[in-house]
Amino acid sequence: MPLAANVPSGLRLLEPRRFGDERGWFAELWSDARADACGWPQRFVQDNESFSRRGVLRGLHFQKGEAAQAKLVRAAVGDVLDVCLDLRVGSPTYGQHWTVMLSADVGRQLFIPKGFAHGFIVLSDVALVCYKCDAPYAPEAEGSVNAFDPALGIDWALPQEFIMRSDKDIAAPDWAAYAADPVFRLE
Ligand SMILES: Cc1cn([C@H]2C[C@H](O)[C@@H](COP(=O)(O)OP(=O)(O)O[C@H]3O[C@@H](C)C(=O)[C@@H](O)[C@H]3O)O2)c(=O)[nH]c1=O
Repeated sequence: MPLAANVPSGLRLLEPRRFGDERGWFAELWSDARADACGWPQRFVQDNESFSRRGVLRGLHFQKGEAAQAKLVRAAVGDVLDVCLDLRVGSPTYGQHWTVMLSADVGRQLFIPKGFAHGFIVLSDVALVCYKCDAPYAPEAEGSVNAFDPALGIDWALPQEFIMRSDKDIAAPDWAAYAADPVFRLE
């Protein structure tokens, strides 16, 4: 489903203000001071970027336990369809997913709290996706869910034959396997 402002999920869309002049524009993408000012104690410890060609699908990924990550995601180049899947048992939206277009032209950023699996597909010729994480990479804590599990019903906006995934993602467990042994609970 598309992201709505009132979903009780903790997902947030941020649209940094672009200050335009004859040279182009300037934008602040993240500010600790601004986050503090609106009572949002979020902090990030790692910045990632990945470059992909059209049809590449990365996800759906998460890290478990203490290694769980919140992420702030944007497309610095190109257009991606971003997907978040609620993994939190007890959440009113457990097992549901949201899709949002992230485009370099618009500059929207998506905040994804801990407890979601995350993935995206590239809909432009190329895309540079940049994201901040609030916990470091922990390969031993990695988890994934099969992006094409029919139980999830995700519309990835491209026919499957045009989609490229890593071997790891092709082998990802289905939703039923996650649901049999879930790792996130909403208090
Ligand atoms: C995620 C990550 C990967 N790597 C390395 C491991 C591997 O050799 C190479 C590629 O890793 P992956 O195939 O896991 O990369 P990728 O499939 O792009 O994984 C990412 O997908 C998106 C959707 C996310 O949300 C991220 O959190 C992350 O899981 O980069 C790091 O060194 N640090 C990192 O933080």
